[in-house]
Amino acid sequence: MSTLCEQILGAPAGEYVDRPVDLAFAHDGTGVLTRETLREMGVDTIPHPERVRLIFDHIVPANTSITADLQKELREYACSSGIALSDVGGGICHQVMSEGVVRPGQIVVGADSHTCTLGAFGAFATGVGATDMAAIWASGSTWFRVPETVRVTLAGRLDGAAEPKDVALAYVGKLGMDGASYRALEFLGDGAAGISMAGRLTLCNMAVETGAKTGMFYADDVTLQYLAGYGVAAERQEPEECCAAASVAIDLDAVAPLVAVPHRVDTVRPVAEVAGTPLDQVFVGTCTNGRFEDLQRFARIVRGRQVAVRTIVVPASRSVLRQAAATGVLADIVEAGCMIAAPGCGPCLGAHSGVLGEGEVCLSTANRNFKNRMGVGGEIYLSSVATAAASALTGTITEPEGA
Ligand SMILES: CC(C)[C@H](C(=O)O)[C@@H](O)C(=O)O
Ligand code: SF4
Repeated sequence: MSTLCEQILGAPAGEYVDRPVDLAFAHDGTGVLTRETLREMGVDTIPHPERVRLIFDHIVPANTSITADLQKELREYACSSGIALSDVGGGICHQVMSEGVVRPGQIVVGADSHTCTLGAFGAFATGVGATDMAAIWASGSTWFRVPETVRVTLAGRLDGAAEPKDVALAYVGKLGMDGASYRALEFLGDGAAGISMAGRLTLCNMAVETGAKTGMFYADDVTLQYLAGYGVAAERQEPEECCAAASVAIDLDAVAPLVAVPHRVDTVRPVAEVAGTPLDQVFVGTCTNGRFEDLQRFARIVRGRQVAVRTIVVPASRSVLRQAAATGVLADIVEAGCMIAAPGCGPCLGAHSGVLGEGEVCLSTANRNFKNRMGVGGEIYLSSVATAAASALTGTITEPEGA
């Protein structure tokens, strides 16, 4: 009787295992350090370049000549060592890996903390440091301590104005920022089947905000159908009766639109409580909520109207941008007065494309609102896409329709 991560890692919780990894990726930020460490280690050849990916997403296109030089060097390295590169404009690493690359049952490591996103496929996916990544690229494997599991049981259906993002904020609020440290969150229950792949990615994305190693869904018909769209065949996974270390129950029918208020992800309040807070910027995008489904939802709300505040929309990948362009979603967003930036992390990390000034307030669909993250002295509220759209139209934090 095992949890999903015990099944994938092949050992009970608490044990240390050494395992080959199926996929190991880094981005333009961490990749620089990984490359530097390999040089220091004297490693010239990567034994399994087909399992390795470099994805440029954090500062794209480059904002300074220093960044440009670092990206140039990393680009040359990818080319000479046979590593597949998703270059500037391809999209955020987690999104790119979710577009038909990751499969159920795999072991996936990324030199980025939100690699937990990819557990949505029933993979064991977790973030590692850039120097650990160098050792993984050099050896093809790594060690793990098999995590204990927290089962998050979802019941009922999301309706009204609440979205998977509100569910994510709800469980982060319940567990707290270190409530699941070194554990795996497993999302299951009757309510899980009703959540789309995009919603599952959003839910798993925020697992690390509770300290968890990963968030996971069991591969089911929703997963199989999504992967079939990329020509990938996969098998279902079934939850076993097991004794999880802890459990949390969420009734999806009862979830209301929520926001995380500055400067902690776990200080979660109903939108109604902070409604009216004046905004300087709205940001829609990131590995949490920059998928096509998100842009579509945003467009549906702002279509034919004008935003009342600076609003930046960043598609999570080129494929998302392409879909948005082909369906008229992009035109609706532009017509409503929003700005579009290149697929990637955008201003999430405060490096470019919408850095906040002192005292400026941003409502963002991202996953972190730490002090100074998007600019020194800036304040970040985190919300769903529907809340961001309703708020963009008024210029103040506003409950989405149907709340
Ligand atoms: C820059 C990178 C190492 C970082 C992470 O690992 O999470 C970033 O993506 C973030 O969201 O803060
Ligand atoms: S979108 Fe934001 S949270 Fe996601 S990987 Fe990029 S910087 Fe990190």
